[in-house]
Amino acid sequence: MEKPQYRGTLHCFQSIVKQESVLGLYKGLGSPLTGLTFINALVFGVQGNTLRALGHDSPLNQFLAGAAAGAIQCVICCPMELAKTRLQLQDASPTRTYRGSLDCLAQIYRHEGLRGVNRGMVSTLLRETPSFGVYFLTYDVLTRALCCEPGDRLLVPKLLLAGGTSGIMSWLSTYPMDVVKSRLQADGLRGAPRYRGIVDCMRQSYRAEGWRVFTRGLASTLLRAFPVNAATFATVTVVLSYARGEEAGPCRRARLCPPPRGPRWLSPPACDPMAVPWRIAPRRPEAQTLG
Ligand SMILES: NC(=[NH2+])NCCC[C@H](N)C(=O)O
Repeated sequence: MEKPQYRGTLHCFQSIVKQESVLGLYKGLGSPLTGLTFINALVFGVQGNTLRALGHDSPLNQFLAGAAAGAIQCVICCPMELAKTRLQLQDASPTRTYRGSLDCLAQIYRHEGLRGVNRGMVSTLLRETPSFGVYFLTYDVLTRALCCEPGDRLLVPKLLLAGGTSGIMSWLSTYPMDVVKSRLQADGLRGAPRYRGIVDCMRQSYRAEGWRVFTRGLASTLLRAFPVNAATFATVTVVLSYARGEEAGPCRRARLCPPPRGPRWLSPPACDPMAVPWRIAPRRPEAQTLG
């Protein structure tokens, strides 16, 4: 912290490419590549079912359902980010400590047990629970405001805009805790551990660098957050709508046909606004497919 290695996002990007080639930008990729499939499946499944369990669709319930999903997915997210953080920070030398994500978690488990694999769990919960509430609430508000409806020619661009903005707002909402979580998960990688916990990490960081320390890396996080979450929400929305459309068909048929068996969030009636974790207004009779 006393002698920052990078002057900012662009300098960091240039330094990595110069020292480790473009491949240096993909260090630690295995961990999120493996974990995010399960994390996103868990997030959208838990959010949709929690929203229905809460009984009615309201901004508060959108937030609460998102927060529940954010908390539960920490079970995977925390160890996944621990491995990613350590692999991203380790030197690219032949004598590097970890050979990959699984080797990283296996070594941590051998040396520190389950507690070590879940290092940073509390800070991850403090970051993810409110941020996922903001994530889904923002998406709900924006898709309503943009009148996202099946058959709308601009549906996908609207979903991309709403999803990307939701990602930005969610990361802004708890970003300081992300800085703390990253420091706790990296602690001890180069020398003796220096933090005794979340509060101590916040206190030491603030004393060393002032309040700006809690915005470090924010630019690169936001640069990444928009496209990642635009793609996530648009893909989930379009894939679920086709999956649902094959089962329930247009809204008027859904009312005439008995509701499909199995978990309703998977193949709910097309016009059931409570059925999925995202907002699509009931089909208009003339709208046959999503635009
Ligand atoms: N910490 C958060 N802001 N979580 C909500 C967004 C999560 C999303 N999967 C992303 O990586 O951007």
